[in-house]
Amino acid sequence: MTQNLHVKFCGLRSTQDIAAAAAAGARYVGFVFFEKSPRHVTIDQAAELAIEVPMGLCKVALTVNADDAFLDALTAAVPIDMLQLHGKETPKRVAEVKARYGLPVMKAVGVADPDDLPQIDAYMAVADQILIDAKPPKGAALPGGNGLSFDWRLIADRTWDKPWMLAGGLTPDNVAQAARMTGARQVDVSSGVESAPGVKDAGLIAAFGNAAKV
Ligand SMILES: O=C(O)c1ccccc1NCC(=O)[C@H](O)[C@H](O)COP(=O)(O)O
Repeated sequence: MTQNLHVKFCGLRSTQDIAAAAAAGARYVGFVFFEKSPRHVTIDQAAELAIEVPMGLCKVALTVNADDAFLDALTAAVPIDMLQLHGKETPKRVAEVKARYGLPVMKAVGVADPDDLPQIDAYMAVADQILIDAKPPKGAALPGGNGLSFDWRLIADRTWDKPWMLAGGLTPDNVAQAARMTGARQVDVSSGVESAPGVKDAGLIAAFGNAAKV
């Protein structure tokens, strides 16, 4: 029996990207609000794109160390369903954001070695979901979306009682193995379905959706 992984396609920037993600069976679509990213969208662009997202698909807004003024403007203009915090937000800040906006919050935690794992537990206590991602290399321009994997064996025998997603360097070719090794039921992809940084490829999106039917 197939039990499809729940897929989040992140960094979507066009109506074509959204259509391709929906056709590939996405559960989540992610919009990146980080000016240095090739996937950055403005609040106005996201408001237009959000209208194109089919009902039932979770619209995730990814922000990095955003302040209340930015989040106020974002949540007033874009009908998002979840906030993804992808910076150095503390557990206290995660709790504040959750309370202020009344939206589910997913906190990204970067993993490179065993010392990073306690962070997952700390954020599990306050966030609704955790995105377990590869830690960006020192000096990287982006805190995520770098197309790099971490050693999946680090979390191979771990379970958590809240939903979590695996991210970092996933592709149509490795997503099934990554899910088998880590036990992930949800996966997030950005670079692995792009033909160039910030340019999503409909064929790769379809291939990823198929590969996520495990
Ligand atoms: O994708 C970005 O450009 C980005 C910029 C700033 C913070 C986070 C960012 N991406 C985070 C994501 O959720 C990615 O989907 C995740 O890191 C996996 O990325 P990839 O390894 O490229 O699949």
